[in-house]
Amino acid sequence: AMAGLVSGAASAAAPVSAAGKSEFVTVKKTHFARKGKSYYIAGANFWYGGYLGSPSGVGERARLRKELDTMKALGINNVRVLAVSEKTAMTSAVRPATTNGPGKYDEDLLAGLDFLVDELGKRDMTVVLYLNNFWQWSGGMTQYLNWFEGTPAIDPNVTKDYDDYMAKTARFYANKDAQKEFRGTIRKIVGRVNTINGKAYRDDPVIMSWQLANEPRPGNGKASDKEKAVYTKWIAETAQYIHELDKNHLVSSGSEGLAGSAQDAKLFMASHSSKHIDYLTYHLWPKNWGWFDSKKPVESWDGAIAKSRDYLNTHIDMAKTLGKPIVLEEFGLDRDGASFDIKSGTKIRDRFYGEIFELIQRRAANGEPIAGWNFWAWGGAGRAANADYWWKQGNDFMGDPPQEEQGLYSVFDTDASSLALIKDHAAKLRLLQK
Ligand SMILES: O=C1NC[C@H](CO)[C@@H](O)[C@@H]1O
Repeated sequence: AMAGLVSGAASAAAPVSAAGKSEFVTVKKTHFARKGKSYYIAGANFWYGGYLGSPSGVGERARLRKELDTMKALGINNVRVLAVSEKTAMTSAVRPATTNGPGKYDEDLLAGLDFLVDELGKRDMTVVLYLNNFWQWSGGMTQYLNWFEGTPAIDPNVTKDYDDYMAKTARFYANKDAQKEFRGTIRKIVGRVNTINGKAYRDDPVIMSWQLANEPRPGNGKASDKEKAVYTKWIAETAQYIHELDKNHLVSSGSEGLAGSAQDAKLFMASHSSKHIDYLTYHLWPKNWGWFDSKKPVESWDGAIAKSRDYLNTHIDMAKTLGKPIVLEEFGLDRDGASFDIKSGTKIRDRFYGEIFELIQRRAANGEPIAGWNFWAWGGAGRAANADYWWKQGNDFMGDPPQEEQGLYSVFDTDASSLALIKDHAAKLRLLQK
């Protein structure tokens, strides 16, 4: 088998397993390979994993170890994690941040990422690291524009105007100073040497891929051809830049798919056809996108699940056309009665998860290019601290970032039916690895 042939370029430094098979996750046609076998992602979103790993301040290393043990026991083999945050005045953003201004990094927080990566290696788990955020909850692109445009970072929780937010935030891609700073941050993270185990990130197969950003969008739903061209160019050039720094790892965009491409299939295909984008990603948010009304779950279920199935299938078909693997790396639904309370039920969410797992399992078992899933998001032992369910500095981290109610989409360690479902389907995916 052509094991070890990494899309992009093979590397002399690529560690191989005893059987001489690349330890890195690689792409072979429309599938992932790892250690000589096909590899499927049964993953969790765990944006705050690096925060828990910090040696001081917000770090909770005992909790992190326990969360990873719990996930491992469920058969979760991959986590998707925020690698970089930017300090910002916005209330909806996480504090502290790994970056306190252009080129000013918080080494304690970055050491948290080192600890996470090392602990994942001990559990034979892999990680997808996203290097930026189109949304405001980690500072992200709007904070870069505050630094380099001098415009205020925009919090859509305050302005309540997402169209305005998306159009302005997309100016990040063409802002030369912002891109120069972003590339400096890319070099800092991709070129990092793990302070826990001394391994260079670029040579560590625990990292599965570098992701340009969380949910990068070309602008809002009315994005112009010019904005679409700028976005497409940014993806290709930034992905190429990462591959130039790191010959071992895969690169993905972090796109939601059509919902993150102004519903323009041509744009999604064009912006992901670059040879520097190794695999495709998509996200599925029936409630956020107005397909599911959590106040009218029975009336809105049929429409929501039909649109969800269509979304799932359409993107697998586009992956076939592009000849690349695709991962459903985010999906979620809220708790029964649209409650944030950990004591509320998860019947509807479990049914939704089950439908998704089954559709993906069926098409993956058919050898189609769907390479797995990451649910959004791991709440584990995290608990909401305030009656209004909003996050405040010092509160537990959980699956819901600060811009959303703490409990909205989190899967907690007490959500037994959800965990059982995840465990069952992780095991089914694992059977496909040969
Ligand atoms: O990346 C994301 N997608 C959807 C999540 C839930 O709304 C959100 O918290 C996050 O910004």
